[in-house]
Amino acid sequence: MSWTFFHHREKETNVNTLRIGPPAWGCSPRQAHAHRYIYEARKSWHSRLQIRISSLSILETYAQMLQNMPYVVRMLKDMYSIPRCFILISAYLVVELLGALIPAFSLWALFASIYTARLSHTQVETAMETRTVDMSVLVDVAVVYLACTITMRLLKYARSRIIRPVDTSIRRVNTKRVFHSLACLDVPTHGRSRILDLINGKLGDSHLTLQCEIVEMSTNITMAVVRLLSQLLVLVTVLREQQDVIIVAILSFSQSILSNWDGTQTVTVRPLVRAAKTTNKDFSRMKALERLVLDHKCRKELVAGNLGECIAAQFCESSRRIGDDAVDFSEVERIHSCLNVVSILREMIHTLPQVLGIDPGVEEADQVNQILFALRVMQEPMTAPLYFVSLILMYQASFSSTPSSKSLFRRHSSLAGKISSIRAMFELADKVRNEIVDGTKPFPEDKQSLRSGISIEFRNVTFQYPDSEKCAFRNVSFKVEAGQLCVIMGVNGSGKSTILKLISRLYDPTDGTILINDQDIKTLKLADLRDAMSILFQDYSHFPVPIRENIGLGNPAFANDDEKIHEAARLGGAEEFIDDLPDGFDTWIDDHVQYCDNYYNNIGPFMSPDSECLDDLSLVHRVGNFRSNSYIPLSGGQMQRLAVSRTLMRSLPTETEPSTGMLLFDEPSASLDPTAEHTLFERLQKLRGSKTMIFSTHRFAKLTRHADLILYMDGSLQEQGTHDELMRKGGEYARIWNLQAMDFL
Ligand SMILES: Nc1ncnc2c1ncn2[C@@H]1O[C@H](COP(=O)(O)OP(=O)(O)OP(=O)(O)O)[C@@H](O)[C@H]1O
Repeated sequence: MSWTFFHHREKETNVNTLRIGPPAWGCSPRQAHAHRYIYEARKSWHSRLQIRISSLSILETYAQMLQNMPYVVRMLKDMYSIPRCFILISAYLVVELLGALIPAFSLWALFASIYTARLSHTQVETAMETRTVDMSVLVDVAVVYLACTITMRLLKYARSRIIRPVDTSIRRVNTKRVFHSLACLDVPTHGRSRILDLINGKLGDSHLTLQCEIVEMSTNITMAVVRLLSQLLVLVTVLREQQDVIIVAILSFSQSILSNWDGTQTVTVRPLVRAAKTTNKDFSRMKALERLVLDHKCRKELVAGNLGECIAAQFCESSRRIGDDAVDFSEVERIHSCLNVVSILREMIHTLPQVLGIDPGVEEADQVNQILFALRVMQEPMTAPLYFVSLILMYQASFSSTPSSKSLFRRHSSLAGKISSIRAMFELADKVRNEIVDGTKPFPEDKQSLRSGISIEFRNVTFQYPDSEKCAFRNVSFKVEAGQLCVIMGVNGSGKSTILKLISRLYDPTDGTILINDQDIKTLKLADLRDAMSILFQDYSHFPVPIRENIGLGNPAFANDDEKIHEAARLGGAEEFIDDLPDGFDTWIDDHVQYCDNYYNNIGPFMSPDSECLDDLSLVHRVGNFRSNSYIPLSGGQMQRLAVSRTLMRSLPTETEPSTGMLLFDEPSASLDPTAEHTLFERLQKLRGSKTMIFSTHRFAKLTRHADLILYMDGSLQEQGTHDELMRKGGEYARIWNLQAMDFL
């Protein structure tokens, strides 16, 4: 099995192609037709951005952390209840502790090799006169350094291997908790800005679960302190005879900690695209379902189609089947980089000369230290080489591993952000309640009654969208009897689509009552109500899954029934063009980029990102030699046929039960050619039988003649009646009809 993973930096020529990745991203050449490309793009800030961090922000960060502590305790309790989690986290902490002590050990070992090779005055004199170097000391130093570097890498690798099973287990718990909650949110709740913020910061793009990130970040901060103290301890122990070196040590470390921070933080984010090929259907599906529950555009279909539970179950099943291979880009990259020989060598080539004193990093020595060095050389010339080496090592220690106040604050603020997110996650699972409250009455009591349709009545209904300043319509009343054909028409923005959204209870009326079969719609069980109707929205969305599933999800009960999917495609006029596609019903209809906003969320309170996105994937395709053979962009009309097919999937008759009692279509033929439109209306009439049908459409010539009720909307409901009645009245409907008829002639 071979696999490819690469990341590409825009506006840079270096493109790395790495052969890494778990089997989940496997790509067998024989299965070339089943490739699926997964992309991730990080937004960019093309210039360096300075963020001013006030002392109030610092205090706020700590206050925020303190406030959210109960959620951290809850998180730890949760983690403790996951089998093996406690042992693995303990192992992780041990590995981290070892990693934090290694720099101190390395420092001690380096000093030891230098001091054991302490030369007599005559030997030093000779060495200085002949300018020879004791090679054995250099070799000792290099060996110690190499051993420490390799050990650090191995520990880093061990760390990522240990954290991964913990992360996977937690991810499953999160999935149950968060994915399910998200999948079942209704439209107004999903659209609330707080939920959207939460969604943006959480599900999509982090390499680790929030819980693991919090453990990792807090361990990092603690270990930074351990590293600092252990190195100071070594310096004090080894250099206790050299008082002035200790003073320099303290100065250097504190200078490094305080590192002239002016209260600003500079952030540069380079655009980044990662891409991978995969043939693993479960992995592709998980990614697609994640996008589906996050995307507000798909929410209407998800809610009206009763798909929440079904999508959550599918996600859990895919996640279970993939098991530990369900990793993201960053994690693969991270694991790979630990044992990457090239990067180890690069690191050593960069720092070894400084350790060996070939490149002493003199530019980093400040004036105080230079003066101290000069004084020491004047007092005791023979100790100069040793003293010089001590200074270099100390500088190495202080500059390489002392966390600066800036980075400490950054780490704390990231940690505070993550802790807030964990709070939000718990709140999402526990407290976020759908705004549309479920009813308790089963609907209908007798399923067979659906065969003769459903009646709908609006009584003085007024509706205003959440966050909107004006009403979509006011005081609308009408009644559609069971089995009738109703056509809603009227001027743009008069509220036609909104009426259909209220019937499927995507929203509740601001005022007034809606009756379904003479019962208040709010008393009926939501799942039953939505099961009893098929609805096509004007602003429909497709799901980021293959065509087969896009249609199949129209009726989750038959989502795997190929025969029914083909029948729905035929009725919706989509079968022919789907069969012509190279991948047929397996064609994906999106080529999606996942944007990573996570980086911003860590520093959210201080900035508002105003950045460009990388939309053009052709470069990624070219560089990665990706041929997008399973993704084909469809035309507007083809998209609409697909949407109609998905809607009809729910209305297909079954042997035992009538499927739905009502069909709602909002401009179903807006993008269709005249022949396709004609055929669609013929098919819909046949399929309808004696069910209730409501159309919102401007293309009404044929339909309205046969309609039992026409609602003419103009700012609100202005006229209602049959075609003949409205024509007799001679109002706006009659005027438009005549205009259309003239056009037609
Ligand atoms: N999600 C929304 N949030 C806020 N306002 C909305 C939303 N959707 C629609 N509106 C507003 O509600 C009013 C009615 O919109 P609706 O889409 O029902 O009109 P329509 O009659 O179907 O229009 P068209 O003929 O253009 O399809 C419009 O003024 C519109 O701006």
